Amino acid sequence: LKEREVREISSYSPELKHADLVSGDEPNAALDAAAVVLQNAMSEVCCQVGKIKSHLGKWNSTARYLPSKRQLPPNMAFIIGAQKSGTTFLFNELMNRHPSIHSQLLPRFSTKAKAPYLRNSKETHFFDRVQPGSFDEYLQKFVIERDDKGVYVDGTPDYIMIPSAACRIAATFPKAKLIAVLRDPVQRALSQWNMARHQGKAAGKRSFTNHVR
Ligand SMILES: Nc1ncnc2c1ncn2[C@@H]1O[C@H](COP(=O)(O)OS(=O)(=O)O)[C@@H](OP(=O)(O)O)[C@H]1O
Repeated sequence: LKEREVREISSYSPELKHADLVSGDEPNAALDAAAVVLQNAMSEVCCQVGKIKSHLGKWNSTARYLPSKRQLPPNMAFIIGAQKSGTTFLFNELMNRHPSIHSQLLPRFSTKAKAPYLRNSKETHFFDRVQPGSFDEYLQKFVIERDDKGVYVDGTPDYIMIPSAACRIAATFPKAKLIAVLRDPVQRALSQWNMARHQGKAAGKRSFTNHVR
């Protein structure tokens, strides 16, 4: 095997040592090993493609996803997570600081304001729910005034952990920008547990140590 091929095969399979590939006892041992690695890689790819097809099948039937006459927002961006990593701060900064960044707008009712007013809405949960509702409705909540140069943001942190959400987003907005905010995993888990505690959820009733165990 050439050095480049050895490097490539090793990168797919860390357990296949570089030395095994360059100096197998049998002349064909390295090639046999490489064939096994490639076969495994292919079956993994087929498995993933199968999963994606199955997710999309469900998506097409549950979302009533029909190509809409309304044009899709030209520039779509998703803050896909992670939960408790500062996604709300980022979303608010984007909304408050840039006139051409938009989100869904939903009516808000408050005792102080005399009439309901529209507010930016961060989490749509459209792509992670089994019954997501109508796609036209999803778009309508975004497109109040068409801004072709604008960027439309859906900031649902659950998307990062739900594979079907990734498949659905890719199928609907193949050119979307994805923004992932990451945080030290222990601090992130602690923050999530704290939230569960304040919300009175079962996860928050255990101690943090028991919860992560
Ligand atoms: N600018 C900045 N830098 C670092 N960390 C920040 C920032 N803004 C918010 N936070 C902290 O992020 C936690 C909330 O994250 P999210 O907004 O993503 O939460 S959520 O998933 O939408 O519920 C929450 O963490 P905890 O306070 O540890 O719970 C926030 O304090």
